[in-house]
Amino acid sequence: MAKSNYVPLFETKQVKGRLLFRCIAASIFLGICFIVMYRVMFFPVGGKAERWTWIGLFLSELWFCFYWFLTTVSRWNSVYRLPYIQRLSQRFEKELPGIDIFVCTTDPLIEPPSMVVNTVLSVMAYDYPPEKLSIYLSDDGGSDLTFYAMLEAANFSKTWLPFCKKFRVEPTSPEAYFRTASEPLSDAVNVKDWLSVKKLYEETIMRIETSIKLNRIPNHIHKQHKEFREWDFVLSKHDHQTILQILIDGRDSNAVDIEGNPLPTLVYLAREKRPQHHHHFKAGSMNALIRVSSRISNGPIILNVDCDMYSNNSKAIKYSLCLFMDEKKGDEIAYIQFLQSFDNLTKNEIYASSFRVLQQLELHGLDAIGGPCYNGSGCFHRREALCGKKYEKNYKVDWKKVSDTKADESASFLEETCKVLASCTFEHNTTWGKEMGLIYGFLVEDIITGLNIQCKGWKSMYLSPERDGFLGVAPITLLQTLVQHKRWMDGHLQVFLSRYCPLLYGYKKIPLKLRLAYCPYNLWAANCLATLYIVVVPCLCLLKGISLFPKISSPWVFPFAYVAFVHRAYSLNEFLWCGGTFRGWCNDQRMWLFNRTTAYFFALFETILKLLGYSQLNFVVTAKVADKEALKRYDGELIEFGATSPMFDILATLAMLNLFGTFGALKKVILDVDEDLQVLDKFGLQILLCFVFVTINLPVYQALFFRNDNGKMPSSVTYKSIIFAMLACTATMY
Ligand SMILES: O=c1ccn([C@@H]2O[C@H](COP(=O)(O)OP(=O)(O)O[C@H]3O[C@H](CO)[C@@H](O)[C@H](O)[C@H]3O)[C@@H](O)[C@H]2O)c(=O)[nH]1
Ligand SMILES: [Mn+2]
Repeated sequence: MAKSNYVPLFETKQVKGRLLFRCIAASIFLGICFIVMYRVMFFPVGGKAERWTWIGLFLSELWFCFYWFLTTVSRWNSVYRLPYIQRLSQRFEKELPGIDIFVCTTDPLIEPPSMVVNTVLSVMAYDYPPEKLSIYLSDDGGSDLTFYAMLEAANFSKTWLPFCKKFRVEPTSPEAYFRTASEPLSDAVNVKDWLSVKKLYEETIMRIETSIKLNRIPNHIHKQHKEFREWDFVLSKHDHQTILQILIDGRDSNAVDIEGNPLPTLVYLAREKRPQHHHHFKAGSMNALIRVSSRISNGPIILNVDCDMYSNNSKAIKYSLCLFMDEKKGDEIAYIQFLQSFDNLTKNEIYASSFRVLQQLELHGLDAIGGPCYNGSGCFHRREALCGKKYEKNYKVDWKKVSDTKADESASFLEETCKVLASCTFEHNTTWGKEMGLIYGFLVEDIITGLNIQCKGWKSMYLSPERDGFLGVAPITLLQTLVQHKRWMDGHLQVFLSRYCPLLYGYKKIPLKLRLAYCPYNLWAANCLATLYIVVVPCLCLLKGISLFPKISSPWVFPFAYVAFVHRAYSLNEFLWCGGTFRGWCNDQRMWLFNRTTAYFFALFETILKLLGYSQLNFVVTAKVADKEALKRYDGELIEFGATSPMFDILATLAMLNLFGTFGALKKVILDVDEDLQVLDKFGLQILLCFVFVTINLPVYQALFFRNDNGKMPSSVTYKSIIFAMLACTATMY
């Protein structure tokens, strides 16, 4: 195509409202300067305790300022991308590249195969030529139950794909579709058709769920498929040979749906596992998939989704290709991350799991300065970049050439010869996990891999189409949420303290702004110290009578009030702008506190232990299921405690501490007759701070003292927290 009549496949637009953001940021900065001045000028000359608590508070405040600066850098600019599918179709209809889709699952008990099947079906039904689609499931659980579910999926896809086309189904996950859609009323034939597919789906899921309940494959099915014999050699989840099955061979002319259209390729892989070899969690399974797929379909673009994240927008592949295939800007893109949304959020999101502002604002900010991070699920990769290729100037892809690279051996031959690619020893003495594929040794393999790719000169981009590209499952209980956060924060801090630390590793490779923008995430865990200080010390000082903030009557109160108020008000505004509710924002603030005082604290500890060699990498997979009652409470937006965990001990103790602090202060004001309001004047801000924490903790008190359901705080936690908090108060007062 001639350069002169080049029409871009996508456009980049600036996010509006940046000027307001910058003005507010500047005013907050001014406020911070005054706070620092106050801390220096009014440094207490009196007692030792006064001095040290002052220094501690000052350090915490400096930390928060530094952190605020980092987040401000990443938001300074913000862009979004607007793809034009029409133009893509006109220009490239014949040359569309092959797409390999990787779905990862690891445990049939906490990641139900019926869910995996829905995810797989949803990506099989993309609006894309089926002969160019290949779907690979990595089953790290090595479970015949998951394999059986995939057999059922392969079978049901023959009906589901034509059905999706006929009724323009969206989303293409049958579970999600039938949950929300109602039957088409227009004509009788259609209704019959629609209902029969629904019934077929329900029967399929029923069979899968029965096998799960029995915890084995029913005999008659076992006999039908010789593939199950593979499981005779499986010793356990951690000890088995590679199992590789091409369930649908897209090249086979007999692989057609009920209307005779070709089907996408579908492959099941359980890589070899042996107890003496580390399997590197999801990174290991992705790398095995990269190699196996390179022999079977070798699509130049790879999409990665977790088993709990179904495709919600059948145009997503085409959207991403608009970016990859753009003649001017496409060749430098290594990966395109989609916004991640969640399917099971309640209106006010008690666990703040949607990451609304991060997803809808911050990642757009990163996109403006070099590219978003790779967030694991819902991400399209250029195979070459994922395999370690460096970006070279003037690198150009000839889509015509790469679009036709399928193997021509038979399926059974491929199955046999590819097994070795997924064996435990294949990676020995290679650069897999270091330079090639996803990087090993980190709990956030996605982030580190994305960063490494960017450091090789590639760009990444972010897409957030109006209709969400992917919908996942957010944790359903508080403990699950905290454990997930702990893993992430642990992983991030590990990145920061490793040789991959963005500040150093990215030097001269990625823009300074992008290096700084990675830091707020990397340093998430480090927030816990300053947060714990702010939660504990001002409250104890209140009981002891040490004043840490300016008097209410002094003008110095103004910068504190201004920074706190404007910063939070702006955050609320952002949250609402991103489609959240006021109560959702309050919950978000609560989770901010909960996470920083518990999960982040533990993450910090783990990371340090790991650095010292006392602890090992442990990927705790998030459960995607919960019992019925817990689910009901989740839907009613009641926080689920109901378990013993040191995290809850800390949460409850801190809540009690602030309650005692507030009571103590009230006693002073009311009972000790504060006539000329001296106490209020001197301790006003401190009392207010305690009071804010008490308000945030209201659901904790409720769970400690007033709830009767199974989600309440266990009584042992109640006793412990009261004792600990009383001890702390007594120790400070005397
Ligand atoms: O040994 C393992 C462990 C996990 N997984 C898969 O990894 C995915 C993510 O696990 P999950 O417990 O759901 O973690 P999340 O915290 O929800 O996942 C986010 O964070 C992870 C890093 O912490 C990334 O790996 C994920 O892609 C990202 O979506 C799931 O599909 C698992 O089946 C494996 O394949 N093998
Ligand atoms: Mn997940």
